[in-house]
Amino acid sequence: MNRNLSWLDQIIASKKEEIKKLLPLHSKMEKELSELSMPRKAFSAALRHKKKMGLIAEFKRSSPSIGVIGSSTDPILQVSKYRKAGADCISVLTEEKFFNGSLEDLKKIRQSVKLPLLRKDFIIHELQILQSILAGADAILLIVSILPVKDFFRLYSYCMQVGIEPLVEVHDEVEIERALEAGASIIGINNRDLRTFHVDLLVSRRLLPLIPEDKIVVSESGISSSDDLCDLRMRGADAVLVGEFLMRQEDPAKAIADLLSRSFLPRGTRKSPIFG
Ligand SMILES: O=C(O)c1ccccc1NCC(=O)[C@H](O)[C@H](O)COP(=O)(O)O
Repeated sequence: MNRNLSWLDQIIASKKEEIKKLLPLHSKMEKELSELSMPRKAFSAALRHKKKMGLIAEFKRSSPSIGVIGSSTDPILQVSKYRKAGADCISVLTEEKFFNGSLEDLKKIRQSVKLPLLRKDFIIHELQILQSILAGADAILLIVSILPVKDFFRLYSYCMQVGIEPLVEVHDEVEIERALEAGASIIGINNRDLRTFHVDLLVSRRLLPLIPEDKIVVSESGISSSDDLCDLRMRGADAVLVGEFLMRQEDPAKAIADLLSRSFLPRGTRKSPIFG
């Protein structure tokens, strides 16, 4: 790890190298896209107007904050357990350098499950969005904090143009304003500070009241109990995204059943949550 660059700077640098390798394939990828049926709306449809808290279950092999996670290295087996236990969508961390992920994991999972798939990676260019669609993703992550403003708006528009749903990830008030200005309909509040790795569910508690009720809101990171899930539901979250807690379980199906044991709750209002 280069001590002179933050790990995020190193990730962005490695993404730029990946993009250079994709450039010669641009027209071939555009042709393949033109042959696909569109549009995709499965991701938001799986999370909107639910009578229960939505669950996005993540396949994550490793992470910069804790290293290798969990016992399962078989993506198909792990995701099959997620599906059977009631997950609404699957998130696949495909970043290779720091998460030991791969696009191959996404392709394998696409072939094995019908649930909507979110590609979790550090997207900074249109070619990565094209690549995500061709690998079978229904949604991709646009992380506001790593994108220059003009790049964020350009990539958001490109997602609308090519028909893939962006989960716009925020971590503070300014980033929420930018997401709303772009017209984001699905907003992910990451409870994890991507620079310090510090995780605090109070981030969702602080930011939920700032997001209009018609937006789908996903609370991401640090969720590990039905208490967490209930509190977020009463504060107006539509869904949670859970990775490490599920990847660590010998029995992820039981862990999901426990997480969802009290999920049939009406979604609370964001500006004035009412606690029973
Ligand atoms: O997972 C990490 O340690 C991490 C560190 C720095 C940037 C991103 C990171 N993870 C990506 C995610 O946001 C999480 O994988 C996802 O929200 C699930 O979080 P968790 O349930 O805490 O694994």
